[in-house]
Amino acid sequence: MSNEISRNWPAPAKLNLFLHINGRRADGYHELQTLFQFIDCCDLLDFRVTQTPELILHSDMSSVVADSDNLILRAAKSLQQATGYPGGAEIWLEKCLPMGGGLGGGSSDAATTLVALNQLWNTQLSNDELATIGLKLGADIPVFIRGFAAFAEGVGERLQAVTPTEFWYLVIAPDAHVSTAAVFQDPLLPRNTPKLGIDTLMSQPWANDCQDLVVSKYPQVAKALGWLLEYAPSRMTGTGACVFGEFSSQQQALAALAKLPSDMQGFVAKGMNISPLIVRLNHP
Ligand SMILES: C[C@](O)(CO)[C@H](O)COP(=O)(O)OP(=O)(O)OC[C@H]1O[C@@H](n2ccc(N)nc2=O)[C@H](O)[C@@H]1O
Ligand SMILES: Nc1ncnc2c1ncn2[C@@H]1O[C@H](COP(=O)(O)OP(=O)(O)OP(=O)(O)O)[C@@H](O)[C@H]1O
Repeated sequence: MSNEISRNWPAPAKLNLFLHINGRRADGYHELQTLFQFIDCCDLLDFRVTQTPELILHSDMSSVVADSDNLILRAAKSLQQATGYPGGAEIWLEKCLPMGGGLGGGSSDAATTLVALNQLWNTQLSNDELATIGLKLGADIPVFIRGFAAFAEGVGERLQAVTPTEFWYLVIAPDAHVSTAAVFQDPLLPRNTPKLGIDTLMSQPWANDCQDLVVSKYPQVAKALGWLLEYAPSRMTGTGACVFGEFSSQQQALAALAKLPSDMQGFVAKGMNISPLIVRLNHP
């Protein structure tokens, strides 16, 4: 067995180009209709396969998230348990994505871990099997495993490939941590958007049902979105706090970024209908 480190596995962020909440299930989870697209802004993971079963994570995250809660180690453990693989792994994480921002970084780290270790351990699970394992850890993990831009229903696990325009985005990460669970528990969250067919949804103006609630509770999100709307059609992703504006060229997005007030953090990224993870898997 090779002792080499397999480097630079990307875990990209996602944007919810629209997000509708259609109802609440008996288990408390919400029925959604949402459109996922990846962006070329990624965490990076390295892996070394070990003969012994320990799973070790090297990152600067351990002061923020305990190892036992880290989705990377939970994903690796789930794959060990599902396959009976006797070895383990040492994993290095370079965390670039803002946490708890609606960009899905934790879910993407977990998906990249499942896809990479399935290849490096040669455990040969199908994408369907990996997505089933992933879904138990988080509603957004299946889309990152499949790696194509998708219209999603259910809690986000029923996916249909789509090819929305790959805009350039200016993403602003307000200095606020918005808890996904708290947004979904809020009595003021609208939960009754009618379910619509994919053709109608793709052609009508896009919106996020969580946005008004989050904007009303977090002045930093309101400020970022208000600023961005002066430059481009803009919305919130997921349950926030990040907001994004869409531009038809990199130059236009960078020109807006150059004007960003110094008390806000932002970056420019390209929309991608095929995830950088799939590109890496097919062209190591
Ligand atoms: C809102 C989205 O970001 C859209 O992409 C995701 O659906 C959230 O996905 P996630 O962060 O992976 O969420 P999870 O870790 O599965 O769930 C966090 C919490 O959000 C709530 N939750 C999440 C997804 C969903 N469809 N309904 C929910 O009610 C649940 O209270 C859950 O305890
Ligand atoms: N590897 C990880 N990276 C980031 N967060 C992690 C990780 N493992 C566990 N977490 C936990 O998951 C929470 C959500 O992280 P994440 O960055 O995915 O949020 P998000 O961008 O709001 O995602 P979503 O859009 O799926 O709600 C974090 O606040 C953290 O407590």
